[in-house]
Amino acid sequence: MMEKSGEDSRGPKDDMVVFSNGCREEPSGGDGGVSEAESRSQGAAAAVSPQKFTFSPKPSIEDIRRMQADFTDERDWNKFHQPRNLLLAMVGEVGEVAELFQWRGEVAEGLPDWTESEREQLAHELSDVLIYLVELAEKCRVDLPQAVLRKMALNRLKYPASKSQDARLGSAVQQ
Ligand SMILES: Nc1ccn([C@H]2C[C@H](O)[C@@H](COP(=O)(O)OP(=O)(O)OP(=O)(O)O)O2)c(=O)n1
Repeated sequence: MMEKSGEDSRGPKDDMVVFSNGCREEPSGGDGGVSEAESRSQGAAAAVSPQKFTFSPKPSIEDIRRMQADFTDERDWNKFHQPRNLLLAMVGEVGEVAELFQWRGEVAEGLPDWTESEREQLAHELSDVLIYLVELAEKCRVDLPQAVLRKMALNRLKYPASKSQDARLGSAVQQ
């Protein structure tokens, strides 16, 4: 469910759509921090969905780690939550996400053909995956937010944007 924003000037902009869970969709071309080059490289997706999507800032990954740690402590389930069990539980939940997409053929960005109930089911299953992933990282002593920063830096080095643009130009010349 979503509603149009009617908040004051410090709230979301008039043309921003605010979902009941607090996340926001902005019309593309706004000040969402995506460069022109990035927008161009996302051209295919933008053609499908004219709106950008952003997450709510809270809860943070550390908030999720703490909430799940409280949940397991309260039930005395830590004895079951060793790394291998968490990995298997996470993979099981990935399977449940896959089941939701199974036999549907290609699914368009934004899931326009899905019912509210199907979207909520997907939100549940993706959350299960994230919860187990965060706890797995904790139990393996991986500081996930910092690890993501390091990995993204490596990704940028391995796949320079300039090379990618050259490749696109090259294939355009060949056609
Ligand atoms: N031993 C457990 C069992 C559950 N959970 C938490 C983490 C997950 O977010 C969620 C998983 O619950 P279920 O195993 O009941 O899985 P589903 O909610 O997907 O239910 P179902 O498999 O029946 O669809 O509950 C947990 O931390 N440790």
